[in-house]
Amino acid sequence: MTENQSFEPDEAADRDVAETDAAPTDPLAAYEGFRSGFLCFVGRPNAGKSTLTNALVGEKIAIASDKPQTTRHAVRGVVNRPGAQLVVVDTPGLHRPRTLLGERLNDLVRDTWSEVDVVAVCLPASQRIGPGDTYLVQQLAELDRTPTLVAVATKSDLVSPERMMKHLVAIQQLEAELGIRWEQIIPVSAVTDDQVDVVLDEVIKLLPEGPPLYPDDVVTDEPVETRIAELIREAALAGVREELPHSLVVQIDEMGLREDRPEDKPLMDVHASLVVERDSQKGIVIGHRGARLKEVGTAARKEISALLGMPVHLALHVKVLKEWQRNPKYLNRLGF
Ligand SMILES: Nc1nc2c(ncn2[C@@H]2O[C@H](COP(=O)(O)OP(=O)(O)OP(=O)(O)O)[C@@H](O)[C@H]2O)c(=O)[nH]1
Repeated sequence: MTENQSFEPDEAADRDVAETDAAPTDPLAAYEGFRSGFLCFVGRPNAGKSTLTNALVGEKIAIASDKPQTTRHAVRGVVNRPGAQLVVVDTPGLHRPRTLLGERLNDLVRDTWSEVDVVAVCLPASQRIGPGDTYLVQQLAELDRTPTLVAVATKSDLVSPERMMKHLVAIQQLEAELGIRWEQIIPVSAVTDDQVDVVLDEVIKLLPEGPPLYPDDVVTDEPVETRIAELIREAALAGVREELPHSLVVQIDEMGLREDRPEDKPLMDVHASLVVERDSQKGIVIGHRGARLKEVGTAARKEISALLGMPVHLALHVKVLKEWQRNPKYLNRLGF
């Protein structure tokens, strides 16, 4: 290397420094100390994952229901705080697969786990820790890349302080039993909004440093059609019998602004199908002389109007796709 050659890069470096001084060119410099990343709640069915996600995000994004396994999509909610952005991913509960749908859902869960920064395991205080919970935590421990783990003792409003203490001790004992480490163990009630902010603060502390992942006005990146379908499904599941939740899926067939409306009085037309697996289920969804379907429509229309910020005309149809959960063609068509 000649002297001349070694001199050139230095000259270039000097010029860079001078330009940087004049006008900062590193867009990330503004985010020094900023934290951002992904959080996923896991837990047995009904552990309170969706309710906690909604409480954190502050807007209804994941549907909550008292029927197990109502969550089918990886719904993301974005929480913005000064100096931090947390993206919450909601997954279905992991369970023993009995159908092709079950297998695909389990794959989705594991994929999500290996991609997020923090996994918060929801362990409802109202129930003892059981084989279902230990199985889940074991699955997490066995992933190639174990995410940072936090334990959340959900539904704290349902138990006495004594019971909560015992629950927290049992949660701690899982560390030695399963060879894992909880970064935090936090009691919370999403229903009475007790300690939801603590969950948020503690999880944010565990995120890596980095700039925001989404613009700060985004609440969820779920397409609006998916959210509307979920609202309809939630309305249809309210108060129905055990067998239906797994068999019901909602498809948006068509959606658009009604033409010939004054600009300040828009109306959204939504045509949706409630898809079930059997004729008998069709009867349940429709109800006596259509009474039940009408109720579902009224309830869902209210929620969709709130979501879109305009009046909605909702037309619901009920379709039977025989045994759709076991049929790859139907699963693909329904987006699974
Ligand atoms: N009392 C009380 N009930 C809760 C709390 N969180 C959730 N629940 C109730 O528990 C039930 C299940 O809650 P979800 O949030 O749907 O549970 P999940 O874990 O998302 O359920 P899956 O989608 O089946 O996996 C619902 O009836 C909720 O209202 C809580 O903090 N306190």
